[in-house]
Amino acid sequence: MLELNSIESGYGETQVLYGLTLTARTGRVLAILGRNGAGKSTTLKTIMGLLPRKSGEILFEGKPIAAQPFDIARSGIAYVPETRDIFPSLSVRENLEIAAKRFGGSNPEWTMDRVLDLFPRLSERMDNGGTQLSGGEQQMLAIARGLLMNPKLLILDEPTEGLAPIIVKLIHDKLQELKEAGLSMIIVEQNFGFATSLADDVVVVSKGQIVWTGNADQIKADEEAQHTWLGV
Ligand SMILES: Nc1ncnc2c1ncn2[C@@H]1O[C@H](COP(=O)(O)OP(=O)(O)OP(=O)(O)O)[C@@H](O)[C@H]1O
Repeated sequence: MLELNSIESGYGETQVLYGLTLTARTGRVLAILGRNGAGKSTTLKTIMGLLPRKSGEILFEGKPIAAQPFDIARSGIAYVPETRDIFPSLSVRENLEIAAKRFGGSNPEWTMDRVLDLFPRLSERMDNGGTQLSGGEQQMLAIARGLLMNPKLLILDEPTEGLAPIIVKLIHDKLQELKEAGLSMIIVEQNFGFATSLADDVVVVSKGQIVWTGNADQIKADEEAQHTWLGV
């Protein structure tokens, strides 16, 4: 579904990705693991057109990915960044309506009612401003907004960061529901247990390259890889 071939990318003069190659398959969850600073977020930003690619190619559904972030989103990739990027001056309802209006189309798979069924907590917060939400509620809103873009592929950067264990469990269960419904996902995550319990496939990034590829059961069983690449 999404293929990255020999990607070189970074921030201005600072190169971070050095020939990174990976594949995310349809109907599956890919976890991208790695230590702090390995290049995971940089990989996601490069996919989303937020950082310029120096070389390499990205194919989505077999075709070169669009160049601009908005066109990439339109083509069916929703991105939930680490910063969640809720509009602070808008209410929950307005944050959701923006996505629904821009990406809903005439017969959307995801409607406001459907995302509120998935996250009933948000329906109690519809008139609250983005900044009045707890971290967990902000993460729910960010995921709900991503779903209203009716994506074929949902990309999440550290969805559990800074959240209490009970909320981490809730987010886990919601993503598991989405997986069972057949949604393709890419998840960058520091929480090894969370990532490997959701993922089908796993890649590990170190110094801007993929150093390990396999499935979730294989990395759970591979203590040496965990120790070498993840410091688990
Ligand atoms: N805006 C930026 N400008 C310059 N360098 C950056 C910028 N953002 C990140 N970097 C550098 O790029 C490298 C990779 O960062 P990246 O955020 O992709 O790591 P990561 O694997 O996602 O880890 P983390 O969990 O820390 O986010 C790091 O060395 C980081 O310092």
